[in-house]
Amino acid sequence: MARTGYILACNSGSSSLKISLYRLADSGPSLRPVLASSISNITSPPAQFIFSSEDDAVSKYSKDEEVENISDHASAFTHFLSVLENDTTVSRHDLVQICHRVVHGGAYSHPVIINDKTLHYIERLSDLAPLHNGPALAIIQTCLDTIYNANSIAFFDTMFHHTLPSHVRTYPIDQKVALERGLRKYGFHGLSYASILRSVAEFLDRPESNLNLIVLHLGSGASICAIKQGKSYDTSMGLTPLNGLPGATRSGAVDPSLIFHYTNKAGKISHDPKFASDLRVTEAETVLNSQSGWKALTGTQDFGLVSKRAKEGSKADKLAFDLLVDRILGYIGSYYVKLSGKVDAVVFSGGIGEKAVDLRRVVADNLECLSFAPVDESANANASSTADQVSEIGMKSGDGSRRLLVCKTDEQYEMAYQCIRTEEFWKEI
Ligand SMILES: Nc1ncnc2c1ncn2[C@@H]1O[C@H](COP(=O)(O)OP(=O)(O)O)[C@@H](O)[C@H]1O
Ligand SMILES: CC(=O)OP(=O)(O)O
Ligand SMILES: [Mg+2]
Repeated sequence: MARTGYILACNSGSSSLKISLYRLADSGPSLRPVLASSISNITSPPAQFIFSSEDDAVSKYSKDEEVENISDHASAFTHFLSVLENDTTVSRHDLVQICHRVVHGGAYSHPVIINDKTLHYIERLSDLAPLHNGPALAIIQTCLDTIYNANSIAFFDTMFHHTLPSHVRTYPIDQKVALERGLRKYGFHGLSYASILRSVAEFLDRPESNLNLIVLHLGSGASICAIKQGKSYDTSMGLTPLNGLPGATRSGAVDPSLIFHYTNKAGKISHDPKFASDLRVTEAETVLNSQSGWKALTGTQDFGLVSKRAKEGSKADKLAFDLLVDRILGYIGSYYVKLSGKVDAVVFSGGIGEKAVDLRRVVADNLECLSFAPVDESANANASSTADQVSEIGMKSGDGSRRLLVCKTDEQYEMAYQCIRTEEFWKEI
């Protein structure tokens, strides 16, 4: 079957929408990046719209502007489609596959083509990822309504973590209830971890199945994953993306009783307009998912700003910075022991991991006691601006010290990569 045309990959994060377009070459499974767009600050307007097409096949064009009328992921996607069609030579009808990052996939361990059955299943999971599944579904619906020639395919953050051992993914609660309701650790950011694992294996010239890594995905939502012999062995997010590390608006792990002392309405259904009216999101979940994290501690959701102000002496920002370092070190220590000290590298990624020079330095300084290489100051500074997919930020000592790496994650490419390798998606094309 012919594999030509364009693949669009949409990554709905909690605060951003990242979209990449790839062109397919029929000769073997190869993907050529054609254009990329990112819409950030969707939840703290005005949204920032960035669009850049570099390929000769479409007109060369770039944009970087604030857009007032983007208020959610659906309007961000519609804005992208109008720029695509007005300012490049590609039309929505040239698309053959549309890959959608859907954060919660429940029992699905593989990507699925969207049809009535799969759509309904994903809709039912929306309560378990209130900041994510709804926005992704709104974009999927626009595709189903207005783009007729392309499959919409859901790729789940949870897929990568289907290898979690049962003693790691099980919560110590009544197992009958747990089984009936699917109450277990699922883990998230899995497309990112799959992308990072492949890039790091290439960089180190080692097979994935031979690698033990501790990977930090630090973005608006932040998590850590212990990868043992190329498979997810433990990760810090849980049943929902709320657990583990704090994030832009998320508390991360707190004593579960805390919320009942914070508000006496914890169990009431929230009427926060941020969540679709058909979602059953409680006041407790609203407080911990969207009124906590950096926003609660410092007033901004932007960790770049937190970092800068912490350096300038702001106490609130310094507290947020130190708190994140503390939680990260807690997980690294735990995963180091869980991996029996056999750790090839600690890898920083996500918007914060890829750009926050100071945070990387402070975390890395604390890892020297575990035989990690000391930080190379200039390599660490350069890692935030280099075009390289993976960079080494530890000193090269030749004494077998454990490595410190920064990796640019690419969830959109990961979806397109998996898409062209899955035979069933191409059957009726
Ligand atoms: N120079 C920087 N230093 C620290 N954090 C940064 C810097 N630039 C961007 N960030 C942070 O990266 C985060 C966004 O990460 P990203 O992975 O793109 O998010 P999302 O979860 O929306 O996909 C934001 O909190 C942003 O403030
Ligand atoms: C799962 C998750 O938290 O994703 P993001 O960081 O993109 O919001
Ligand atoms: Mg993200």
